[in-house]
Amino acid sequence: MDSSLEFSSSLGSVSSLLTRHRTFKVLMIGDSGVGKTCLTHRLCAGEFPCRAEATIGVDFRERLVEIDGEKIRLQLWDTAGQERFRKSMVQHYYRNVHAIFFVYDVTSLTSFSGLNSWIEECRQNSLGQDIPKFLVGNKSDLRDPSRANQQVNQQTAMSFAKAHGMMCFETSEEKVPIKQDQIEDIVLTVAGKLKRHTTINNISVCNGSFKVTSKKGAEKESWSCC
Ligand SMILES: Nc1nc2c(ncn2[C@@H]2O[C@H](COP(=O)(O)OP(=O)(O)OP(=O)(O)O)[C@@H](O)[C@H]2O)c(=O)[nH]1
Repeated sequence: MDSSLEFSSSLGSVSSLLTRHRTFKVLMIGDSGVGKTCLTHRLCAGEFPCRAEATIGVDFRERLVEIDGEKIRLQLWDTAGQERFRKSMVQHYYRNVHAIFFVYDVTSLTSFSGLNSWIEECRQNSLGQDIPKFLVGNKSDLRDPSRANQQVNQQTAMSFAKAHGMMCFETSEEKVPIKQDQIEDIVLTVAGKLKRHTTINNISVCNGSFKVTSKKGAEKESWSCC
């Protein structure tokens, strides 16, 4: 009797597992103030937060996306850029990550050169070489042609992305509808890449989410601006 109860309850949990959406953990990293929190809000809710304050530790936002008839859940981890708010939490950020956004501010050369230390942090935390990586140049609405040599140009960003096997985008807070369409394109691109990057055979369930174990080469780099 006990064992049949046990059997039916385990069948129940298997069926609930099968109907659950696959969840992908996407990490947002980059210097403090580059706009990770605003970008995370926009990717998930389609709008900017009323106020953005320095992130302490980490914030989470989720977005359900349908790709080729399958709903997948993107779980965006918006991490603190300031060292004093990261500290002991760093190892937790990098556990079971499926994709990563490297965010910089196009008007700040320092935030762009700072990406090297974020890449180094990924390496120190054993982040797989094969996971999809995205380079995002934010605040493109603040580009000033008269100060071009103090800003990050798109060519430089594309070369950096190519060298590190990343896809790259530019984003801004302009609120015109066409810009939001392009934000949606980023969401679909990321979700599509994650879905293609994994098959049911090379994903293992891990703490209620899925751990990617595939080894697929980086795709051709692309550039998108919004
Ligand atoms: N003009 C402009 N300002 C932006 C944009 N994105 C963010 N900001 C502003 O930049 C400031 C910092 O934005 P956050 O999203 O808090 O930056 P963060 O990278 O999350 O910072 P930390 O939490 O300290 O790591 C805020 O005042 C935002 O309003 C953008 O695309 N354009």
